Amino acid sequence: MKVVVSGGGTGGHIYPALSLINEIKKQDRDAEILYIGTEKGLESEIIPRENIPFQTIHITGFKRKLSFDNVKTIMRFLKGTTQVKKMLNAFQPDVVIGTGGYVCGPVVYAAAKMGIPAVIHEQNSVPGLTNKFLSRYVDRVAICFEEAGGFFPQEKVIFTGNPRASEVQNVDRRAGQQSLGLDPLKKTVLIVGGSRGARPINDAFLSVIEKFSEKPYQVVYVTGSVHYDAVAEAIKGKQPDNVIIKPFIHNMPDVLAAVDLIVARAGATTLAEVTALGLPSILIPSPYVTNNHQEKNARSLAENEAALVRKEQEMSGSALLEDIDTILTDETKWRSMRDAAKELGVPDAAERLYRVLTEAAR
Ligand SMILES: CC(=O)N[C@H]1[C@@H](OP(=O)(O)OP(=O)(O)OC[C@H]2O[C@@H](n3ccc(=O)[nH]c3=O)[C@H](O)[C@@H]2O)O[C@H](CO)[C@@H](O)[C@@H]1O
Repeated sequence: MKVVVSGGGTGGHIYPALSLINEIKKQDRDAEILYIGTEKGLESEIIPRENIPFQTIHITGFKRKLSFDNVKTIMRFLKGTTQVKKMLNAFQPDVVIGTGGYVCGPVVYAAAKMGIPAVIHEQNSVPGLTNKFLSRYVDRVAICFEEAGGFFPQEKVIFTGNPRASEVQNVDRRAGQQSLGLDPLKKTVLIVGGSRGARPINDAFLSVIEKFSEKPYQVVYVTGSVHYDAVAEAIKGKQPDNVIIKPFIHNMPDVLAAVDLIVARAGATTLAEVTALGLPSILIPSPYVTNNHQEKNARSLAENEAALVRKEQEMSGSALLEDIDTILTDETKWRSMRDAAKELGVPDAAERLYRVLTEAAR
């Protein structure tokens, strides 16, 4: 099978695409893949690292407000579509899949217009503009939250879950511990602000960093690549021995297997990982996203008592510290959160999405 995969901007759209590609290769050794992204998105760093053929187009997202930029965006969309048609003509795929982000717009649209079977994968409980637009043209819309189904043509919707859930399964805890130099006898909390980092979480963390030295657990703190230098400068001379700071983690499945608690934004892909693993979490949804969708994502875990949800406006370093202590020192609470999270996981999501692709390709 020849598959064109597109998804871009942030890790939340790219890692599910990568997990799907791994599943395709597992099921079909002769499969050929072409990834279409943008130069500016994180995909231009992540995809070539994996030796996946990668081509780019130039495209920007729509502004929700009326603006002249939108006229330029439409021009780029049309130009992008023409560019993609040439790529598709040369590659001759059996099916095209978009996993979100505005780069998918011209890629999936061009495929549908050329009569190539097309699928989109929506990770969130509330879809973005691009996927709502594309749903009119594609053959199938794969979703991860039942609530998302209502936004799309009913006959096209199929629940698959997020393929990244499959990728984090059955990973050896020791690989993650060794990659970060963790003490295997201590519990570990991972603090991460989404694939691009989050300054408010960095600030809260920095305000209490010295207090971690008294704790019986260890901390892995991921700043986000753009914030790393500022954080490293701010902690000079006061970084406790049990706190490890990283700009970005490239082997997240290994690291997730090695941790006992995660403090994170509520991006849909992180939540798919957390539930597939049964990992207790403290979620601080980003209030800066479309339709406040991260809070809705997080709510589905909180309702099941799988996660504590804290609003960014109400979060402080000391409250964060107290939440971490509560979960890591109370074994009964930790276990009940773990079990509740696991109940929500869809560990076979990659295989389900692969099946949707092969059926569409036929
Ligand atoms: C600002 C924005 O629009 N955010 C969206 C983006 O989130 P964003 O990409 O930030 O967050 P997600 O939680 O969805 O995905 C992050 C992914 O990156 C990985 N990771 C993260 C940090 C790191 O150091 N290493 C690493 O590998 C995580 O394990 C995960 O696989 O896409 C999500 C899925 O559509 C949406 O829910 C989010 O609202």
